[in-house]
Amino acid sequence: MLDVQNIHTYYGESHVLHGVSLHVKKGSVSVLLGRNGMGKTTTLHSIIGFVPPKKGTIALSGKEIQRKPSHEISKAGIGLVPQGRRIFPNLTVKENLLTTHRPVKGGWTIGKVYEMFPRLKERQTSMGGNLSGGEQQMLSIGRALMTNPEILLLDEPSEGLSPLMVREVIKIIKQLKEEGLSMLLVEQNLAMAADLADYVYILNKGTVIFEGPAEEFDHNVRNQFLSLSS
Ligand SMILES: Nc1ncnc2c1ncn2[C@@H]1O[C@H](COP(=O)(O)OP(=O)(O)OP(=O)(O)O)[C@@H](O)[C@H]1O
Repeated sequence: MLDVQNIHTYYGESHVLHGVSLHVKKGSVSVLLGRNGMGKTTTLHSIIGFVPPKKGTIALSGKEIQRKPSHEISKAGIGLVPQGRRIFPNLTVKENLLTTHRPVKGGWTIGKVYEMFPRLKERQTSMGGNLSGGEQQMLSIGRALMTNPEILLLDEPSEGLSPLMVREVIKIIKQLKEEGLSMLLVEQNLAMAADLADYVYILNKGTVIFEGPAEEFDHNVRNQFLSLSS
């Protein structure tokens, strides 16, 4: 489904990703773990075309996309739930959802998003900026679903949420997986990663230092991750 091969990404002269390779199988959840500043967001931004890699390839269902502008990458079927949610604070919930809608036959509609997030329906006329952190996260996921993606990239969806809301987000991700959506999840929350992952990557200083199926995500790997300096 998504195949990232040996990408090198820079900010100006600063070389941030040093040959990252990762893969997301159709209908599965791959998790990218790593401490702050290790290149997780940069990996997602390379995939979505915000900071295209200088070297390497990114293929979606066999078609290379690394030279395309981000609006075309989005159209090709990659959705992003950005870090910090980034909803429009001065638009209502409904307006926020409609701004990203890309209709697809049998796909996500505002009605289907409201079915998944009844709370958003209740708050559809509220301004985005007046929502709680958890509601904003629901809205951010809802906005990405409205683009009708084949694969969803989620950048630390648990960040800043209460344990109760983190459980809610986990439930939603599981539901989306049941619907067949493929996901690449960036997380620092180990428990959440262990709960959701089919396959795990650990990124350290722009390099993948571990990869393996979730079953291999045992104590040794946890300890290795926790012992990494930030
Ligand atoms: N716009 C930018 N310009 C220059 N350097 C940047 C920019 N964004 C990130 N960096 C640098 O790139 C490196 C990787 O950052 P990135 O945000 O990808 O890490 P991360 O693993 O997602 O961490 P976090 O969880 O803190 O977001 C860091 O050293 C960071 O300072």
